[in-house]
Amino acid sequence: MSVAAFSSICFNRAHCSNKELIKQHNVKSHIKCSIKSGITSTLQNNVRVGVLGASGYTGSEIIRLLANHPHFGVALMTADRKAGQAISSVFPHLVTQDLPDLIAIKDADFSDVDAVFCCLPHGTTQEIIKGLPEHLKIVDLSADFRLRDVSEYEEWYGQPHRAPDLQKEAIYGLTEVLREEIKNARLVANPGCYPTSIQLPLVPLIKANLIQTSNIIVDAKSGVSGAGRSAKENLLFTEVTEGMNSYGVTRHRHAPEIEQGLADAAGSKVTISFTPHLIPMSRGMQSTIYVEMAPGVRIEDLYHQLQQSYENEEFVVLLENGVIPRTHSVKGSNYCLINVFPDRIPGRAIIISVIDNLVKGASGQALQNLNLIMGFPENLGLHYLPLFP
Ligand SMILES: NC(=O)C1=CN([C@@H]2O[C@H](COP(=O)(O)OP(=O)(O)OC[C@H]3O[C@@H](n4cnc5c(N)ncnc54)[C@H](OP(=O)(O)O)[C@@H]3O)[C@@H](O)[C@H]2O)C=CC1
Ligand SMILES: CC(=O)N[C@@H](CCC(=O)OP(=O)(O)O)C(=O)O
Repeated sequence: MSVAAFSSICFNRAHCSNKELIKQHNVKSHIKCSIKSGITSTLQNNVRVGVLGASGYTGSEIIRLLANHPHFGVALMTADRKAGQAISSVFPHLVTQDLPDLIAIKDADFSDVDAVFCCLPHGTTQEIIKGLPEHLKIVDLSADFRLRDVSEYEEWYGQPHRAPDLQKEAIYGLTEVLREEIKNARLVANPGCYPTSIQLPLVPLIKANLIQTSNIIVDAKSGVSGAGRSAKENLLFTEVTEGMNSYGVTRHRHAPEIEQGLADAAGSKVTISFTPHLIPMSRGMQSTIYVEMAPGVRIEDLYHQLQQSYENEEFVVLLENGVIPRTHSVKGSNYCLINVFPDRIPGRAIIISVIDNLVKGASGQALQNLNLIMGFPENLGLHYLPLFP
């Protein structure tokens, strides 16, 4: 999307009620206005959604987004250690929502549920999804079904794949790239946050043969919510604040996921240098990507290609020439902002891509995907302006 279109869509969305959107798309639904009443009775909507792992960061983010969705209502929410609690005691920011209590997955009755967001740790997810009833549409936010090659999963995740048959039917959920396949999927493997921020700018450039695939270097940084809500020593305030650290150097498990997507775009194997960093902010992610342009290609060609590829996309925005994408400019929203700059070394370019790891990097993209699967416009429930600063 262009910058002008980005500003006008943000303005129009902010002034467009759910009712108007439904009129536009000619779909019936019961709606309560959460802004007027302060309470949303989500069960009156017509697609009944389960959130597995609702007591985690991505699960609660799904619930926040669904509060503005005209058709999806939360019918069921699960937790592990927090099963039995009210969601408002785990997440007081959700107190205004009329939601069911958290239950254990083993106690969940899915007979009246149409679709689930699976927001569970990788490694636990394959067994759980294997046990779900066949009628459910599933968007899995974990990494358990992202790698098509089961042996590659086993190598990078250090454990056997427990549902290789299901792996065959999983569709990778990078919405802007695989939209048509996602529409017909039963199980979508939602991409990781780093892979989303990296593939969105690189895939169109690789498909157009504008950059060399042998020399891609990615320096990426994530806010701490990327690591989930469970307590870990390296995530203590004292460990994270006033400093930053690289991790997973040369062996982060997102490398094969990114390489799988880039290889699909290139039609041949791609290997990248990828180093993630943990930085002291709660949400947000920046990927700074160093590439070598193909012979004869100029920086304007990269810019033009990205402009063309994303001019009709609502959530991927190429900034004006020279404007630097900032994580502040996407916080709380489903946008990915990108730009491309000439390096001082001739023939090289620097691409900067920012997302909110919990929205476009997880729950927002998951909602885009479930909208597609259920036949709705993919932007429903996603009209949040970035929370600046
Ligand atoms: N955070 C991010 O930015 C992103 C995360 N992801 C992926 O999404 C998934 C969820 O991440 P996130 O929300 O951050 O994680 P959290 O740690 O914040 O939440 C995990 C959730 O899963 C539940 N849970 C944990 N273990 C089990 C189990 N054995 N059986 C059933 N439920 C269990 C937890 O319940 P309880 O609270 O009761 O223990 C909690 O509800 C992960 O696979 C993650 O890698 C993907 C993209 C980005
Ligand atoms: C800061 C931090 O720890 N981030 C996580 C990535 C979050 C994510 O996308 O994880 P999944 O692939 O499991 O979905 C990590 O590096 O493992």
